[in-house]
Amino acid sequence: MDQNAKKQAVAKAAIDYVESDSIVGVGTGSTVNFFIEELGKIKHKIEGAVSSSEASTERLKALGIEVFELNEVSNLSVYIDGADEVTEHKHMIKGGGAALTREKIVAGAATTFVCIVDESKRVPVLGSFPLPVEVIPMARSFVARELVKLGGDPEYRQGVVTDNGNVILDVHNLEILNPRELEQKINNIPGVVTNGIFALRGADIVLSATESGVETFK
Ligand SMILES: O=C[C@H](O)[C@H](O)[C@H](O)COP(=O)(O)O
Repeated sequence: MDQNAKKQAVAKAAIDYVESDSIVGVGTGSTVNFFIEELGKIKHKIEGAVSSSEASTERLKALGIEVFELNEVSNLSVYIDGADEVTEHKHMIKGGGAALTREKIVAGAATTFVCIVDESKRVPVLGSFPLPVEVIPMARSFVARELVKLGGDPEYRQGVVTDNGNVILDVHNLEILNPRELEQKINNIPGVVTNGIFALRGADIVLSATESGVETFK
């Protein structure tokens, strides 16, 4: 089974967590793109979606799924999104597609976060995947120096502007042994919008596609 087949399998499995007549929180990325396809097949059963990126919004709308602003919605039962890395504690690194800030906001507004990955994303410790940090453009060099003080090796993601008009620093060589602490520390640097550690609000359920089927971690 290739990686795309695994992404498709886990996307199908995530449909079980979508409640009838609800508004679904939708993440961003190649795994979620398969989920959006699956959601299109049951669109008559849901009220619509809240999206975490312009890219996902476009895909949802193209399938005829109504997209609501988060400000219009008081109750989001589930948020479904991929990850770049996920641990057994359901802590994640996200933001490989630069959508981390809106993802963290929509995830924070949802009762249940279901993380959908293929098994290649599962790691014992976060940090092999360079940690994305969204930064206000004028603060880029200052934030980079502060990240070096924390032991990282930040690299400016050339040519990328986030949906919020900001830039991304990818921080290499971090071994993230205490993700909750580091998430807070990086978020406290002036000029940082958010960072891609999702540990203070991790996933509630991880669905992981393997050769032999989709495993569920709660
Ligand atoms: O900014 C992008 C998101 O955090 C994605 O959820 C993450 O990068 C995983 O994407 P993919 O499913 O394409 O590996």
